[in-house]
Amino acid sequence: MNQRAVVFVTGNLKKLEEVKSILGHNFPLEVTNYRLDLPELQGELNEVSIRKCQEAARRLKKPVFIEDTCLCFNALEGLPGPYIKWFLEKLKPEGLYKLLEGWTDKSAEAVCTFAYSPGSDKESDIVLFQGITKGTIVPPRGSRDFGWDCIFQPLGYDKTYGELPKEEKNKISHRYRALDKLRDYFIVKNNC
Ligand SMILES: O=P(O)(O)OP(=O)(O)OP(=O)(O)OC[C@H]1O[C@@H](n2cnc3c(O)ncnc32)[C@H](O)[C@@H]1O
Ligand SMILES: [Mg+2]
Repeated sequence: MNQRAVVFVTGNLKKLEEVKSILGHNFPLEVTNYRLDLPELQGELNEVSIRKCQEAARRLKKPVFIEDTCLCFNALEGLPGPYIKWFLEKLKPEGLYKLLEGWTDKSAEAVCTFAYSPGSDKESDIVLFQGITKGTIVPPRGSRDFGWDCIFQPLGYDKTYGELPKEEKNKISHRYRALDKLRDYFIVKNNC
């Protein structure tokens, strides 16, 4: 069998776990992983993903995809956004919730952007797939296994991502929505 392969470059094992479980066997390419925490430059959200993907393609010189996740607070005009990793590291989930103390608007968007490169670091060769899940920032509840899951309650649910069973999160998450588009690109458009 001559199945084409693509490398998912990430330093985050929890992301990898979700990507594998969401794509399952219903994906026409063989997905392997390369563990690398790529540098993330400052910028608007798509820009960060494009630069991250260019760097991955430059290093591996083969078809790659990367993913960048943002948590955007509407009251803060979209911040922390792409800087959520550092905010989370310093403030922890409690501190992130407290950031919104002075605001009645606790709404937020979880935004996941996959960027795929066929192996070149040319910006015009890079394709983006974005998924957004709207929600509310709440005091921490549930599992603390993965990032800010315990403070994000998706719209229409009374449980946080951290309280929902993994299979439930994976049916409605920002990552699921983005991967749905990525899968479409490879299956429907026959790009493999
Ligand atoms: O190597 P990469 O793929 O960049 O992995 P990372 O952990 O550095 O991830 P990001 O740069 O995308 O930063 C996003 C931050 O949000 C966290 N995160 C990502 N997806 C999440 C999810 O679905 N639920 C909760 N936290 C998440 C993640 O742990 C980081 O702290
Ligand atoms: Mg990162």
